[in-house]
Amino acid sequence: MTGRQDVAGAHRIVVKIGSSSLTSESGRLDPHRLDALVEVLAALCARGKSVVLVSSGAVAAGLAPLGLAARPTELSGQQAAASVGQGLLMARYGAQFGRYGIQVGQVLLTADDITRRDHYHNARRTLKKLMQMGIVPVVNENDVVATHEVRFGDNDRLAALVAELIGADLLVLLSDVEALYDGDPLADGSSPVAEVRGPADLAGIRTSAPGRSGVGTGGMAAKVQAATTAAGAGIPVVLAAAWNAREALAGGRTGTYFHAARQRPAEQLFWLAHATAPRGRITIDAGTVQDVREHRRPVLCGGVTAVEGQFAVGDPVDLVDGSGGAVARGLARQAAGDLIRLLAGVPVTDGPGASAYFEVVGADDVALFAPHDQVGTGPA
Ligand SMILES: Nc1ncnc2c1ncn2[C@@H]1O[C@H](COP(=O)(O)OP(=O)(O)O)[C@@H](O)[C@H]1O
Ligand SMILES: N[C@@H](CCC(=O)OP(=O)(O)O)C(=O)O
Repeated sequence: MTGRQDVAGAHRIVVKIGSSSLTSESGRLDPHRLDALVEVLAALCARGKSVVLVSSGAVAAGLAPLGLAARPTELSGQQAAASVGQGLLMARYGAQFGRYGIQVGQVLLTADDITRRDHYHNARRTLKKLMQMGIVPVVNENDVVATHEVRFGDNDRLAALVAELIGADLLVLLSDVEALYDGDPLADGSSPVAEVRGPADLAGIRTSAPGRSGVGTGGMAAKVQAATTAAGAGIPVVLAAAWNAREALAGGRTGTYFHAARQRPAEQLFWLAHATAPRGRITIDAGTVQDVREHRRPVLCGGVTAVEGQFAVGDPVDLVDGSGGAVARGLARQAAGDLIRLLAGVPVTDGPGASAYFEVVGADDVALFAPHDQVGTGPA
């Protein structure tokens, strides 16, 4: 089990800052808040640490130049603000890191860049190269091309996936609240949660919508989900206030510390469970559920009862039980059309043995869901 004592020793660190921590009361970018963060991160770089910054704030930075009083509600307005704001945000980061002799590199990612395996490797290669060269990658969602269907929305999940992507040994989520509270942080009687060791410590914790002025998008629920994802991938997480960033990164007793799971799952399995969007659903019978869950056996054609979606060989699919409960995500070894034909008893001539024994999902290509995990509600 990891502990707060490991925070100060981390070498490869992903720091995420939310819009709410980069903006003033009016919801517009406050450059001084950005400068204060850069000062803290530059000190880490000076100590030889590799830092990846995931920064929100593009939409907020675009408000003033466009004469907008608040974050636009429609997507195209948000995209226009982000298009203007992202350049301004990077200019400020470039100038401020430059004061310490540090170069920054802009990395804009869409959900597709993480969910598609070839893009995932490409993004990883670029990030690693930037870090090798001593450049601080500044990551944001590529808001200008992200649509409602294909977007992270908040940057918390993106930060957790980037942390796994680069093999970080610490993820720090900075927000406008001191810690995760067990209820509304402004309500009487709510208290900060110092440590989360596992799902049991999250039982009964209430999270509400984003806070002040509505500049943030994900709220605390997105942060807890992201922290749980990263911790499950073996990466400890500190959730703290941006104004306590220095203390949080030094391992001080501030914010909420999420202990990492003892072991990192294999990278392929993490990607399957958290980064992919399923292309379909395969319903399996009770015996196959048991085979997959308890004996890590492959899914054979004979154990399949229903098929939904248009997936090809190699696409991610969700395996569900007879009542639609999520069992696992796996990579299909049969295309949807072929599988439907096999289930209908259409003879296949180009494979060995009886069709009931055809592998639908291989044993090594399966990431089991914990009982509380959410999976996509249907094929993409
Ligand atoms: N249980 C909770 N503990 C802490 N903060 C909470 C909780 N529930 C809701 N919040 C709200 O979540 C907000 C942070 O989310 P958000 O505004 O999306 O921040 P960011 O812009 O940093 O991503 C806080 O300002 C707080 O009001
Ligand atoms: N990509 C968006 C981030 C959206 C957002 O507000 O995220 P967050 O503050 O992390 O909840 C932007 O740069 O404006």
